[in-house]
Amino acid sequence: MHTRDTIAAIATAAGSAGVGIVRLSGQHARAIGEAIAGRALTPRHAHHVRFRDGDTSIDDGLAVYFAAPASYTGEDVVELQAHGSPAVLSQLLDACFSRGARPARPGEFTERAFLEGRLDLAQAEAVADLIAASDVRAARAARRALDGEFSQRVDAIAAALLHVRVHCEAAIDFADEPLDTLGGDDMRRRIEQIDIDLAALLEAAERGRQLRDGLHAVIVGPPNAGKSSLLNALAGVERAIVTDIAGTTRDVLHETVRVEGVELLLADTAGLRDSTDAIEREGMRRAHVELARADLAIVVLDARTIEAGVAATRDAIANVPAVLWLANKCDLEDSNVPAGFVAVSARTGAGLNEVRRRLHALAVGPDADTAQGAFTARTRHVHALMKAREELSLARAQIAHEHLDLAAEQLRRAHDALGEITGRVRADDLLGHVFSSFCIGK
Ligand SMILES: Nc1nc2c(c(=O)[nH]1)N(C=O)[C@@H](CNc1ccc(C(=O)N[C@@H](CCC(=O)O)C(=O)O)cc1)CN2
Ligand SMILES: Nc1nc2c(ncn2[C@@H]2O[C@H](COP(=O)(O)OP(=O)(O)OP(=O)(O)O)[C@@H](O)[C@H]2O)c(=O)[nH]1
Repeated sequence: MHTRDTIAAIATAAGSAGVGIVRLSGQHARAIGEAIAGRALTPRHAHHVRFRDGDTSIDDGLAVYFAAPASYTGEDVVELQAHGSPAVLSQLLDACFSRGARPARPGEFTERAFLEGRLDLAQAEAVADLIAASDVRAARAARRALDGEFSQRVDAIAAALLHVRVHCEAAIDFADEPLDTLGGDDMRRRIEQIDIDLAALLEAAERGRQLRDGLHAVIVGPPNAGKSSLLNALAGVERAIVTDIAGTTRDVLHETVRVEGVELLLADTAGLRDSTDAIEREGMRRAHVELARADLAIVVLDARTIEAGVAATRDAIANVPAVLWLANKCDLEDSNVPAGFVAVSARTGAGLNEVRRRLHALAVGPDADTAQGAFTARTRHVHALMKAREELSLARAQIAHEHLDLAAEQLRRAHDALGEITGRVRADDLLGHVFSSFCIGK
């Protein structure tokens, strides 16, 4: 089983630190580790040793040997825990290479853990999400995905689907008989329940994706309404150029802001209006591209011209899942704040706390209390779940027409879509895509 070559990498972050770790995994990990540590290594012991490359003393530190399969990767693993100096760690790494280890590719330790069956693919992705998590909530959600909360729900649905598939395949052999005598009702009921479970999981995965990626919010509105001023106010820095010239913002500006611990990706866009200026029109085209993939539109209108503002923005935001309406410049006289709008002033800061509160609520989702149960997920997972639902609904239609052979094929595809999430079914280039986004040493 353990015939893979031996890989080595610095497992800790680049730069100086108290401690840094070089990690080895593979069939020669133990021999290489023992050569550098200068002694035999007992599994699950921390040996205080002097690390040497031949006659050269590199550092003193701890050597830890994890014997296969009881290790992170499931292979023999040795950790060389030294002082966290880039110079020390690179010497240790070279010592590993000169003894036959090769540099690990990004994510290769975790890929091996996956290949050894210690993690499924969604859990392996959660490892990367956990490392990249930028706030406590995202870290907790990644931790839950790593603990298998997402995978277990996928597996449960896949198991129910398998049951229906078996039933359907069996019924094909009795195609002469009416489906009702073959338990067709039961099959339909089960499919209905699977669809309900899929829909719920899809919703959770979509929120999990937002947790991982941050909520994509786009600031839109007519020229001069104060969009850039709002971005600056929320970001707490003068990020965007603010002038009283309409059409100042041409390109899309991105800024990450944190509201009550939740990360939000804000995009400031060019004001929406009819324009003959080529640059401004291109800016508006980019604003529409941004809106097409937005989770949330923050519509900024001048509180003195709300009606015209609504008319100018309504079409652009028609397909955005959530909208927050702001009446800006409420510090000015003759400003008017209709129901459904939050009164703000990007200039004085009035209303900004309410905006943050609303943004936080939108980012956390409708059930902030149960967000405890949230896990991170990826676009890849969301798409696979949508595919499973589509195939399932096609299968349903075929069953209604008693085309069981066609239904069986559709059910198989729905099942495969779920299998791709956990990696039990593998598209050829899937693993490469997933693990190449990791950092080296993980
Ligand atoms: N020093 C160090 N810290 C680390 C890691 C590591 O590889 N090295 N990890 C790496 O990402 C994470 C912990 N993940 C790990 C998961 C499994 C095993 C492991 O050896 N499992 C064996 C033995 C279990 C046991 O005895 O309790 C097993 O599951 O069989 C080690 C680390 C975070 N901290
Ligand atoms: N009084 C007042 N003026 C504001 C407020 N917010 C923005 N302004 C002013 O309105 C003008 C336009 O502000 P911007 O933030 O550049 O507006 P914008 O919507 O980004 O404009 P474009 O880039 O042209 O689309 C500037 O002169 C700002 O100082 C506010 O809350 N109160």
